[in-house]
Amino acid sequence: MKIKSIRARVYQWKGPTVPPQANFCSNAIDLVYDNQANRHAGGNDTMNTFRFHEWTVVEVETDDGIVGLGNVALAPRIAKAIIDQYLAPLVLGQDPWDYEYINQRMYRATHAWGRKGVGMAAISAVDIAIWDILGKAANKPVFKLLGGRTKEKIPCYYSKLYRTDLKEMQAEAEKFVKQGFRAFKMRFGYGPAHGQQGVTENLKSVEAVREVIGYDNDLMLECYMGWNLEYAKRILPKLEKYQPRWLEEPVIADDIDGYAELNQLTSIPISGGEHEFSLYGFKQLLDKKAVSVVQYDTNRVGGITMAHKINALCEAYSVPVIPHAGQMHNYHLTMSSLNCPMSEYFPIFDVEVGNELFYYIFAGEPEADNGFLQLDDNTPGLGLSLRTDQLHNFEIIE
Ligand SMILES: O=C(O)[C@H](O)[C@H](O)[C@@H](O)CO
Ligand SMILES: [Mg+2]
Repeated sequence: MKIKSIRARVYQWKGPTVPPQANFCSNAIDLVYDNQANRHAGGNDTMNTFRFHEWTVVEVETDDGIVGLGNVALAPRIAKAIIDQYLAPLVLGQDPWDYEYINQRMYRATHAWGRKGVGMAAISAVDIAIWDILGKAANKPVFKLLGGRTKEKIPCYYSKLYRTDLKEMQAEAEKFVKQGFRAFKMRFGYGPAHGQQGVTENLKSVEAVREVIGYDNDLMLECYMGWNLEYAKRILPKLEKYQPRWLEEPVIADDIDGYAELNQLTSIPISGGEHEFSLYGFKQLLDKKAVSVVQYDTNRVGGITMAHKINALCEAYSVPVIPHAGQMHNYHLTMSSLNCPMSEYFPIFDVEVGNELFYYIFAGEPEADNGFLQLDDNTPGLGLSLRTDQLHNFEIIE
């Protein structure tokens, strides 16, 4: 079996979106004076830099007609250009079973500029598509090729609860407690730029959500890199009484020493990794005890080939892996690793941040049932296909 063609297309969402709201989620650009994101929306839209309203879909086809699907959401148009110009020539004509060789080829050929960020994300999409091919060729789900089923079903946590009116947040949490979720991730709306008033607002939001979900359910707290070390050190001790399962990405991804300091500071475990790349990036986080939960995303770190190695590495450090974002490429790895206790789950909503866009592109993504996800033992590959009924909402860049 040989790889015959590679097609990368950008799916740009043109359908309806939920309008942006102020202080919806802290993020890295919040610390920059008069940031571009704010100017775009007359001072309100602090989320401009992290919307995922376009996505690159990669189809890798073999000479015997098997098509594997992969995808990448980081800088999708640049990822497409990288795939078309740099990766396709390295992969065409190769046997997909040589996935380790192909992965190394892509990683090393682009190493001068590609080792972190969009270069790795582009590699990831191709690698994921190759694993989809392998599953289809072997007539097995990908998780069976990675070691098989380690759980009857995958527990998942509800991931939305952006900062809005506190009553609205409570109603949202209540609705999904009733749907059987036992773990919830909420977002902070405020950071260092908002002073002590913002600290009070942040604490009030945690209290409001805890009031609804109680202490028999897990609560995760997301900063999306919108704080700095000094601010995080001030607020962390005040958050302890709410017993969060973890506090996520308090500072920018490059401040590894900051993570390490915060991870030792209180009883609250610090999580991160959705903006880290490659086996070496994670070894650095683990060696420094910077995170207590690793949250790689398979479509960023270098694909399933690389994520499988990161799983093994984290297992040896006894640090659990709970990948970022859900999606099939992550679920198959979580199903096949005992060190992955649960999955993140984006509920299916109207398009807002864009976290939910993959549901509009692919058919086959599992829906949570009573707080659990299931993968089918009899569906080969990743179990995804491209939806045609939503195409009118997309512009496709070939
Ligand atoms: O952990 C997450 O789910 C991410 O940080 C989200 O993708 C991001 O959009 C913030 O909501
Ligand atoms: Mg996150």
